[in-house]
Amino acid sequence: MPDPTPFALTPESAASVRVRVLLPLPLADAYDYRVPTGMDAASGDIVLVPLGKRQEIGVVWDGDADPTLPERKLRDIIGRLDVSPMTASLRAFIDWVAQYTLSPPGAVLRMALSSPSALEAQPMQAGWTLAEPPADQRLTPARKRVLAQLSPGLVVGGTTLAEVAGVSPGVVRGLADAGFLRPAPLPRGRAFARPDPDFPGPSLAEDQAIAAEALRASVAARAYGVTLLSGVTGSGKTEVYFEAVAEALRQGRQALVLLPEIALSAQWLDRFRARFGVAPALWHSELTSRTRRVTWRAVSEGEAQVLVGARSALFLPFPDLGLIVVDEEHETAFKQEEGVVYHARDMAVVRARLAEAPCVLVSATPSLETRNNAETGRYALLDLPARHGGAVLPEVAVVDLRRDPPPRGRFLSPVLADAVSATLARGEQAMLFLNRRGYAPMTLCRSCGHRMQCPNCSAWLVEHRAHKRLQCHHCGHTEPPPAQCPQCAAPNSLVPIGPGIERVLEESVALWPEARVIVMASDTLPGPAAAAAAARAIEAREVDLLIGTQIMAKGWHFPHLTLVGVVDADLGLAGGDLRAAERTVQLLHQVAGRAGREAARGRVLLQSFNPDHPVMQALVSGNLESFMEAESAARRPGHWPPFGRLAALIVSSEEERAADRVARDLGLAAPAMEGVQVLGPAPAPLALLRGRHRRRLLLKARRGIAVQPLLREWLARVAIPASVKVQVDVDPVGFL
Ligand SMILES: Nc1ncnc2c1ncn2[C@@H]1O[C@H](COP(=O)(O)OP(=O)(O)OP(=O)(O)O)[C@@H](O)[C@H]1O
Ligand SMILES: [Zn+2]
Repeated sequence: MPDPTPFALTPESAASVRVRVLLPLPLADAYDYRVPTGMDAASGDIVLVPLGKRQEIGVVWDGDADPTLPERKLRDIIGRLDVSPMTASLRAFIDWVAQYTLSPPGAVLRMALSSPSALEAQPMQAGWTLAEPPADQRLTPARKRVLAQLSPGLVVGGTTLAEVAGVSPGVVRGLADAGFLRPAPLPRGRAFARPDPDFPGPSLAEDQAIAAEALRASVAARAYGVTLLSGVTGSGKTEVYFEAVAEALRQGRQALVLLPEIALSAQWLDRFRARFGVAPALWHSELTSRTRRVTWRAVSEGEAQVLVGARSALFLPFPDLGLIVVDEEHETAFKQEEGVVYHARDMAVVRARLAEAPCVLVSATPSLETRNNAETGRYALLDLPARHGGAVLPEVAVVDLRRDPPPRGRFLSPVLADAVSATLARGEQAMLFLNRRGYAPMTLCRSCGHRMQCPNCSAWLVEHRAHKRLQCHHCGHTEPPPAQCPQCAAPNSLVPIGPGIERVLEESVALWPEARVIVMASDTLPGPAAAAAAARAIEAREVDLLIGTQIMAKGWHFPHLTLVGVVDADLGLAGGDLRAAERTVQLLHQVAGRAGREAARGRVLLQSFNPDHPVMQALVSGNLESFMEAESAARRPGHWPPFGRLAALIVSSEEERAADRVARDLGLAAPAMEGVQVLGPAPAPLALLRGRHRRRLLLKARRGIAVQPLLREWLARVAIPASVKVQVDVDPVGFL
């Protein structure tokens, strides 16, 4: 870097060193700053800079500062922080995500600097070490004992030193005051123990070993590449990709494993410990700020070698990433819908490419996107066709609710209820699955037909009887159930419509009063500890009947669970969006996969009004392959993903007219070109959300057309007032 020349006469001609600094704020671009004389500032350095009257932490960014900017407009960098610089690959990733999602780069950077306290000077633990011995050598026996504990260079904490020498802490302090000891930083203990790749784990079956070897080789090659690891539920995919993690450890590199619901990963963590001897580092939204700080630092210093986390873990500062695994890659939980709208599975592939590391996508029910990439050879494919240890896949049958309806006001048909009774009688566990929290999804007035609706959203209020509240699942609004209809004032006329899991619980308690029941939903199991305790209780057979939502669907391995009953298999098909069928198959296949994972064969009963629906047929036959092929064939001609690209614009405003105006203007300014189609504007299915009126437009483009430039030009053609927000969602997953 050139030195600022001291001979420059005018500020304009001074060759001051200037750099671009990206700030973690939603600004359009990086800002230019001057590097003061005597300071080095290289790309990636984390620095403190003035911004207005404030100080901000930023990162020296790539690219040249504007040389024409007058000196007087430049401000000096205040200082450099004592943190490992951000790697070029993470910087490139941030730029990539920003440009792909049309987000300000600073908004993406913010996710990478997600633990501000980790960037500050870390509190130093002080200890004592030998100083130059002073001339005065007359020492008390106590003082001599203390000095005898220390050899040159050794640093020991004061309390420990006093303890081992058998003296009072005052003696140590006295020695320090007299100049015999000087303070020194204590060597910091490792925050995360080193996982042992050679810890004796389970020995792999033949097909597992073959897949594991292929993954190991891809890690050893230290090159980018994506592998889809598919295989039936319970085939041991986790054990297999652990071998890839082990290889990354042997290479001395870091591994990142993304799980869709990290707070529910108690069993996964147990298995990690069983394979590697210690727990991995964790990253999710429920960590304390102290743990976030320690973890962020440990990742940036390479000390946390294996990190398992939610999607935001992609933005951690790994200096030497050797592997990324995305488990349950088909999960929509990987899509972040707010702020920077991105899909963590897709971005994991990008992060791996920029880090020149392999990426492994894992699923028993891969998404159509990933399947397509495997079919066209962009991704390698490894498949485990059988369950581990001779366990067979469960037998799946549909309970035709038209023929075998539940009794009036009930939701479990006699066929399902009998199956549960028989399972419990055998001393095995059963699960009732319904992807709906609360007691009832709708409350209706019997006299006037009024439905209880959220004041802020176009959504029904869900009754949570246990809490005696009506609740909106979109904005969190709650109110007590009214005594009379707010519309017609008829007393006692409000009735619950449809089931939620609380209602299934009520019915179950009436049917099986002796059974020990556990309810598993995000609101009944808040946080990792509660989920872990529930899992232990189920493993220990302290539970007979499990009632749960989608948090029960994936990953769990309960050896004694042999019956899964799906209370409403049609539920996910109602929305009718692009992926409704695909998602329903994936979810229900995952749920079904919880049954019969060990000795006893599992059975799955799907309650449905549409037994002939292709989704039910696929689940019954177990032939997901042909279902996905049919699905794929249906999407191809219309250029729907994965055969074309989608991007959604969601226009929202507290003022309905403003939202409509901008939506209409966007509709009029829509790009017109071959291979591109714009649908809408139309009111979003959630036309009102958190008090904001929402309109949607959907851009569909043929594969090979880059949608970002189109979107940028399109947005630039329309004036968007401050009261209106236009959110861009590239590759939308949800259509609400
Ligand atoms: N080689 C092995 N030796 C011993 N146990 C194994 C082996 N392979 C798998 N298992 C055990 O079999 C069970 C199922 O394996 P695992 O959970 O990895 O399957 P999976 O394919 O990830 O399943 P799912 O897709 O349902 O999550 C686990 O309890 C696992 O520990
Ligand atoms: Zn609401």
